[in-house]
Amino acid sequence: MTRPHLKVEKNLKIDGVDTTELAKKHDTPLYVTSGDRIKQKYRKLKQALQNHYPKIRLHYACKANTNINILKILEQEGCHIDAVSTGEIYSALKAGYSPEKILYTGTSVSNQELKYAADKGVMINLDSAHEMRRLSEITSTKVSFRVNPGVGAGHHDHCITGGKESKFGIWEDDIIDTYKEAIDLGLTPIGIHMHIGSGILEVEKFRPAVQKMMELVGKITNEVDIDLEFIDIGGGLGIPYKPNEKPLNIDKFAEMVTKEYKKGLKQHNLNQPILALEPGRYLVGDSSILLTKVNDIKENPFHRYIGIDAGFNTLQRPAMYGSHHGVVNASNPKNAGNYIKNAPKEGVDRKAEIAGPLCESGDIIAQNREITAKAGDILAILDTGAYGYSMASRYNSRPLPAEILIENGETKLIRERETHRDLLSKQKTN
Ligand SMILES: Cc1ncc(COP(=O)(O)O)c(C=O)c1O
Ligand SMILES: N[C@@H](CCCC[NH3+])C(=O)O
Repeated sequence: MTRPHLKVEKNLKIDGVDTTELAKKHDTPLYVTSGDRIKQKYRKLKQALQNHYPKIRLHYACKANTNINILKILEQEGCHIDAVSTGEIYSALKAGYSPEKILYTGTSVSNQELKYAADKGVMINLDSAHEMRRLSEITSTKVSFRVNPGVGAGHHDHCITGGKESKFGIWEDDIIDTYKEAIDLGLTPIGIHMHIGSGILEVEKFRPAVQKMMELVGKITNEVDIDLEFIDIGGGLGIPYKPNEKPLNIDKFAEMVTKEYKKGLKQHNLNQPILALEPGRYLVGDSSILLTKVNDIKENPFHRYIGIDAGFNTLQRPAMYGSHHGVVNASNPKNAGNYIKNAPKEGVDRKAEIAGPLCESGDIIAQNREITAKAGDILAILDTGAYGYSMASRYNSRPLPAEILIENGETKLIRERETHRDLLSKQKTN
């Protein structure tokens, strides 16, 4: 269990702050994030990699959580950014990242978007030869290429981004010709990139991809005659969501990746390019909880339902991927022991389905859970820092929730709750 910022006393606390008090003060649904936990994760990963290789660069994949306050925390730590859209470039610049620290990796992007990225001076990582040709008509600049290394992995089919079925990147067999053409077009290739998928918990799943990457780097250096400044092996580092899942062993991960990397450098007689990684989920996933109120309880011969005020409008992952998130009754955490260290672990008379407020049968946040609750209790949905708020919507005309950040012992509101008025804000009402 890797949630040291969560403790059970009388109620559930996050970094020492009573979650039920937060819910009372700010209402629910409410995302609450531990900034200190994000810093811990960043430092741990960076150090683990630097123990083996000095030139490490971490790009936070900010699609996981784009709140500007979280971007700022990682900027202060010295982190770089992986941006996937012009909106993410805009937010990262506003958060204080200098353009050189932003790597823009789009897919199916327009010329307008390419021009925006070029004008802002961020590094552009190209997803296809066609995109390269379109960029070369806009500007001559430094670029890198996303390669599909032929292998992928991930917690769900939708989250596998390498291999034959993936839409991303340039197929490995075409990569040499693409680098050659880039030079002919007046572009300056300085890097290579891959990202094989998301939510990977086994070190060995990354090995074939890193090996393939180093083989390609060798070919590019020899056949195209360029020295790459950086090699970016993407993100994908998973976190455990289920009680029986083991965390990715970061020290072993760092040891394996740097070993294969250095082996490749030596084999192909290369200098010391920067080794870049793009973690999203690993940095922010377990830093947040989503607080939600119990509205309604009902039973039928088949199920007990605990009806809460957060649905897949607030947290999409269970409905979209069948993802598991731990749920703890923050007001009465007597069954929290599966998820939080040293917490009590009492049995229940009947397991429950935790259901959201949307008019959709698939709006179930958690199934078959050992949890008891009564109306008015506050539940905490765990590990919602990555792809939680960033994938939330206003479906069923439910305004987006508020967000709280706790950092250095200070609690602050970092996003106001939307109101009904916000639902109409861009609509023509007359
Ligand atoms: C290009 C790129 N880099 C990094 C990531 C981060 O993924 P994760 O949150 O799994 O680390 C993603 C998302 O899958 C991505 O598309
Ligand atoms: N949205 C996915 C991760 C996708 C990462 C982006 N390619 C999730 O919640 O697990």
